[in-house]
Amino acid sequence: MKQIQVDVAIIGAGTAGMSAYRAALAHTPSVLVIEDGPYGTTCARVGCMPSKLLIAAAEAAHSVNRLAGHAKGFGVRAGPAQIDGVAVMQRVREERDRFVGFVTDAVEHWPAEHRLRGRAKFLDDQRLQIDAHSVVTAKRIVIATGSRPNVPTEWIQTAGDRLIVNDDVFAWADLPKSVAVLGAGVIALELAQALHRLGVRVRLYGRSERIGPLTDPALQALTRQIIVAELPVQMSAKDITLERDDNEVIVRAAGREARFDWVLAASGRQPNLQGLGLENTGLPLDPRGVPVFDRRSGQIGVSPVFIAGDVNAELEILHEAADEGRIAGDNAGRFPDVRVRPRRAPLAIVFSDPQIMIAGLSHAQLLRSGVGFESGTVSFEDQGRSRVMLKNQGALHLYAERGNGRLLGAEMIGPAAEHIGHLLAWSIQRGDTVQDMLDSPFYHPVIEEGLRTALRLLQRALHMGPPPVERCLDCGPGA
Ligand SMILES: Cc1cc2nc3c(=O)[nH]c(=O)nc-3n(C[C@H](O)[C@H](O)[C@H](O)COP(=O)(O)OP(=O)(O)OC[C@H]3O[C@@H](n4cnc5c(N)ncnc54)[C@H](O)[C@@H]3O)c2cc1C
Ligand SMILES: NC(=O)c1ccc[n+]([C@@H]2O[C@H](COP(=O)([O-])OP(=O)(O)OC[C@H]3O[C@@H](n4cnc5c(N)ncnc54)[C@H](O)[C@@H]3O)[C@@H](O)[C@H]2O)c1
Repeated sequence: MKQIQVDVAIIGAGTAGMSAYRAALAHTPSVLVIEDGPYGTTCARVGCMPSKLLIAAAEAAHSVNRLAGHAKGFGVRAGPAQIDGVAVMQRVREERDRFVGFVTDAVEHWPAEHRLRGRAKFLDDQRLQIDAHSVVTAKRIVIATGSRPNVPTEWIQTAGDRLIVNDDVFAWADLPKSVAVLGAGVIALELAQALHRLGVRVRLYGRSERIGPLTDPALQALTRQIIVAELPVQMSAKDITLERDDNEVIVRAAGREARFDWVLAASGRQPNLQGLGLENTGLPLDPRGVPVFDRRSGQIGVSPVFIAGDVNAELEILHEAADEGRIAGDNAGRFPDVRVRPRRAPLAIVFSDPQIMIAGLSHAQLLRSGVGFESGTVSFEDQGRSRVMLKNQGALHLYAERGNGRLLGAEMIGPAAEHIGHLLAWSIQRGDTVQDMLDSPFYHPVIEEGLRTALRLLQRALHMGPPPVERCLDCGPGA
């Protein structure tokens, strides 16, 4: 058994682990990153990047089909999209491999003594067993082991190898004929809509009435309405059962049954903590078995062990994983001089069409917080630029604090939500009031004019400004 002694050991070479490595290295050259799986990160290999590549192909097919179904079109005609599934998947894989290549290159350029392959398991608070070949003794440790799909065992038992997760989709050589998507969260929505638009027969099964992450009841209802109008959806499917029949799976739910080539489990993710040997440590764990940590320092209790990324079961989002890695790596490097870092304003975006976003606190979080707040809303159905572009679907709800008008949060389904979400998250982080935002420039004609309408209505609801003028002239036509 090889014995290795280091200042800082990092478990996992994903986004969080790689950031932790760079941050720890600023304090000591004695850093070791232990990785069990392939290099390249979940985001680049089977997450953010390949999913967005598939969505980009789906958007191309959808624009052509929108013109083919010219009833509401621009007067520009095209035939129905011809989708070459092999070419679609080839581009997804090739571009994905290019992104993965950059990440892998970076890791492989690290000094060899900074990398160790194998599965890490805690023997005690400072010792890690790596497979059967090494024991690493580390003064400080960062846990950055990520998350994996959470799939009910009975689905695996009944559907066998016809049950897949997101990782499998991006390995396809061709698009399949049919896929049942089980779950109605972020991954389900993005992948089901993309596959549907690429001509795959898809049905999305949600176990409740909720689709996607929005918590404002009016926006959740609008999301359902918009998605159900395009995508075959079975909501309230509490009792999904699967039966394997040769190369197909029969999905039974809510008293109906249908056959599919594949069943894609998109039923949430769980932190990679199983088999990590946390029971061999004195680390404080919550009732789910997740280490109790300070989100501003990444520190677990008062120990020299830190946690970062999806594994902390907090925010399964790339930029948060990178930040957490940086914070945890820096603190592992400088321990015991642990520093706390303020965190960014929350921002989550779903790359569906229309896009969905939550900036700052969600409606549900605000209700739970007990803070007094008012709402200002806008529908994009009649919003000038959105109508011009035939993207006039959706709505934005803004929430600001009573008494001081500080913007606290926003939820939206609608055009350019990825960009509006950034504007709002940046304002929320700066502590802008509704008036600060109204004093900022709004060009004409742009989708952001819809944001201004919501801000004006919010200012009125807060009793902090003059009533907005209906169809104001300074707003420009259709603003
Ligand atoms: C389909 C999909 C789409 C997504 N799209 C987006 C998006 O558009 N935008 C966005 O912001 N986020 C997106 N995400 C989320 C984002 O990918 C994650 O938040 C991010 O990748 C988490 O990084 P991480 O470092 O925590 O984990 P990972 O990158 O998974 O790294 C963890 C590493 O630890 C290794 N490991 C685990 N256990 C051990 C062990 N015991 N010993 C050694 N090594 C171990 C694993 O092999 C892995 O390499 C998406 C996720 C998915 C699944
Ligand atoms: N655009 C992005 O930033 C992006 C994209 C994809 C994933 N992600 C990240 O990955 C995380 C995980 O995504 P996800 O979609 O796996 O989780 P999720 O929590 O968004 O959705 C899980 C869904 O599965 C359903 N579900 C759970 N158990 C079920 C069961 N037994 N039967 C039927 N349905 C069941 C839930 O009701 C929910 O609809 C997201 O929270 C997000 O942070 C981000």
